[in-house]
Amino acid sequence: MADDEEIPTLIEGDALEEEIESKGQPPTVPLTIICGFLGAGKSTLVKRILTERHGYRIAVIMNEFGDTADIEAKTINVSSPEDPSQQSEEFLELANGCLCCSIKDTGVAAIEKLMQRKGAFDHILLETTGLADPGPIASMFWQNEEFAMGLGRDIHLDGVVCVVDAVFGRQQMEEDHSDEGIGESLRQIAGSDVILLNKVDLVPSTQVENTEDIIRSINPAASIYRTIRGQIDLKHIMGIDAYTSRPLIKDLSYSAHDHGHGHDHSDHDHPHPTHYELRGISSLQVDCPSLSSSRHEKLDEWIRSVLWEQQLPGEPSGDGASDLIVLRCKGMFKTMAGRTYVLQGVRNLYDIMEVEEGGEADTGVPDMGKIVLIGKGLDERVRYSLENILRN
Ligand SMILES: Nc1nc2c(ncn2[C@@H]2O[C@H](COP(=O)(O)OP(=O)(O)OP(=O)(O)O)[C@@H](O)[C@H]2O)c(=O)[nH]1
Repeated sequence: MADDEEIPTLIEGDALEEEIESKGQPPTVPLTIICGFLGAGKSTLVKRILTERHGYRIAVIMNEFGDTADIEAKTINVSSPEDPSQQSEEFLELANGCLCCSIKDTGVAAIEKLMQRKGAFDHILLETTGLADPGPIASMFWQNEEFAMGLGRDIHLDGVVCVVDAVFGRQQMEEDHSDEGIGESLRQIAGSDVILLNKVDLVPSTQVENTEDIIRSINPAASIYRTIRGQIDLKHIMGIDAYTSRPLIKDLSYSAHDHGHGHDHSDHDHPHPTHYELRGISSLQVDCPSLSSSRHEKLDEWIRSVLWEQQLPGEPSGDGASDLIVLRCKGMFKTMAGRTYVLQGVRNLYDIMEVEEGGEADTGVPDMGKIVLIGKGLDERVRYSLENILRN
């Protein structure tokens, strides 16, 4: 760990009591979902985190499954901060090896069991299978009533990290087929907050840049880091608070192409269009001026219509409606009353939160806001409809 001080510190003893007093409730344990292409390096990353001496007690829920997709057990490892090589292990039998399908029951049960050891760890990593779509998994842990009433009292979704194979990533994305037009590798990139382009030791830098451009074209809002064997400063993947307002404002305040690649991209002259297409998946970025209260309400209605009905407001439902799918949305904007809001959405779940005035997140918010949608069917018709709501 290069810089321990930047990792959120473990809250214990007096600090914990102070936090409970100030917020009226105990802090929740952050949960990071790790997804990524088959063989991209997810387990290498997780194993490295579990054995690194970082001072944090991290629980990992690992989906160990072989070629037969026959899971024998789900392993929960809890690393010891004093001696990372000492890991206590618990095995929970899983009825179904596929976390994506089984998480609602067995996955949550696994975490519930884990939470009985609350205080035994500071962070949970959930490693999904190479074929998992992180969207449904993330929505299990965010803006979900059942979750809020239960596990949400103990844990919160910190972020979704995707490991992409620098050798085969491009090919995997280009060959990504599915009946609906968005296969798993594209869904993984679309639904992630941080992307690790791993195995960069095996390919020339031009190939790395090329793959990075494709990733950015699918998800311009994610941070991208190049890694070898998952070597990454943990502050970039843990404690990122991707579902609160602070990092969102930081990310969206950047120019479209400057997303923390760990190197300066500003001199590169490759084009950065704001609307991309790759096998039907695209992103759409729209600037958002300060909104009157009626426009604010209309934006909310527009988002409800698009996320819940897959339909642009005012357009008749018809054949084209199912073409519109939003996998992820993010945004920030100001109102004419001087308030700042952030938008967060995963599939059909979304939240528009007001940023605390004068708080940490309130600093550095530009007057011109931004709405970013990632999904399918986000064409000029959608742009026009959204701009119309925001401006006319
Ligand atoms: N050269 C090189 N090899 C790597 C790197 N990262 C991982 N590997 C190797 O790639 C192989 C696959 O890595 P894993 O960590 O098992 O990949 P995974 O994503 O967990 O794989 P699945 O669970 O099958 O999807 C292993 O043999 C790793 O040692 C890297 O950055 N460079």
